[in-house]
Amino acid sequence: MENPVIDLKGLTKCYGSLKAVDNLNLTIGKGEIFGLLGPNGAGKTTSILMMLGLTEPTSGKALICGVDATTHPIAVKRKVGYMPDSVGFYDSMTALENLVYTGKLNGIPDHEANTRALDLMNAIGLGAAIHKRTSVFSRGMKQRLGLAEVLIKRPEVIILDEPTLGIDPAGVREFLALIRQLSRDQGLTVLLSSHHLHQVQQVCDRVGIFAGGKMQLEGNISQLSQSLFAHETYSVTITLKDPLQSPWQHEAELREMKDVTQLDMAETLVTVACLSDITPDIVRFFVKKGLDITGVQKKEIGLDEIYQKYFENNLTEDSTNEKPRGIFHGYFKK
Ligand SMILES: Nc1ncnc2c1ncn2[C@@H]1O[C@H](COP(=O)(O)OP(=O)(O)OP(=O)(O)O)[C@@H](O)[C@H]1O
Repeated sequence: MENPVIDLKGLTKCYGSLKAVDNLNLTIGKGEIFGLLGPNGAGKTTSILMMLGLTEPTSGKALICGVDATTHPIAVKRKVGYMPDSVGFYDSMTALENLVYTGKLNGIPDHEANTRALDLMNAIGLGAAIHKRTSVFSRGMKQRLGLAEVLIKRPEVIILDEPTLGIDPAGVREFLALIRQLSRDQGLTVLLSSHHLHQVQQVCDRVGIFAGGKMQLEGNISQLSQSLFAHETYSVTITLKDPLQSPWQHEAELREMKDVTQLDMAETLVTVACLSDITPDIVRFFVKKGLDITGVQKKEIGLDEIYQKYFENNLTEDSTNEKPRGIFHGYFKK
C-alpha cells in the first residue's frame, strides 16, 4: 500500500513475560474504515495506545501519517482523534460550551472554535441540543458529542474504541452512517475497535481479527468468507409447495449447476450451498421443472460466522491470551 495513514511495523509490547502485542504488522490507507475485532485481552487497546504514543512499544514502530508515534507523540496527537469507549464532559457546561472548550484546548482560536462547534453540532444531529447541559444528555447523545469533540481539531485519522456501546439500535445505525459519510466525503481514515460484529460488518471496508496479541485474519468480508468457507459462501433454501419424490429425477442436474457445492433435500426444503450468489438460476431451475415455490431464503456468510468459525477452530473460550493453534494462521495476510 502506498503512503498508508496507519503503518505498524513489527509492533510488540511486553508486560513482563506477557506479550500483549506480538509483532503486529498492519497498513491502513487514506479513507479506509478498518475494524479491529477480538476477544477481551486480545491486545487491541495496547495496540491503540502505542499508535497514540501513549505507551512505548517494546520493539517495532507505529507510524501515523508518516510520523513515529513513540518519538513524536505530540505531532501524532494533532493528526489523530481518539474516542474511548466512555466519554466524559463538564456537566455544568452546555454541549456547545464543552465543544468550544475542547476546540480551544486544541489551539483553535475562539471565533473559529465557535464556528466549527456549531457546524459539527448540526452535522452530528445535535443542533437542537446545543444549549443543553451535558448532564441531561443520554448515552447516545454523549457518544455523538464525543465524536464531535474528536472531530473539532479536523484529524486525519480517528480511532474509536467501542463507539456504540449503550446506544439504542436506531442511534447505532445513525452513528455508523455518520462515520461512513465522514470517511467517504472527507477521506477520513477510521480505526474502529468493537465486539459488535454486525456493526463492524455494516461499516468497515476491511476487518482484522486479533487474538493472543497477533493479527490472525485480515481482509474484507468476502475474502475472509471465501477462504474460511471455501465450499459454502452462500446458501439458498427453497421451500416447495409439495414434497419432492425420492429419488428425485432432477437431482443430478441441480448438483451439476455451476458453483453448486452441496445439496440437501428434505421433503419440501431444498438447501443449495454455492460459491456465488446464483439464487435467480436456482429459482429458474425449479420453475422450469414445473415445481411451485412458496419461499426463497438466502444466507450469506457474514462476520458472525467468520468470527465463530475462527475461534471454534483456534481458541477455547477462556484462553484469550494463549497462542491460537493456528490452522488458519497467516491465511489471509496480504
Ligand atoms: N498496564 C498493563 N500491565 C500489565 N498487563 C497489561 C497492562 N495492560 C494490558 N495488559 C495485559 O495485556 C493484555 C492485552 O490487554 P488489552 O487491554 O490490550 O486487550 P484488549 O484486546 O483491549 O481487551 P478488551 O477487549 O477487554 O478491552 C491482557 O492480557 C492484559 O491483561
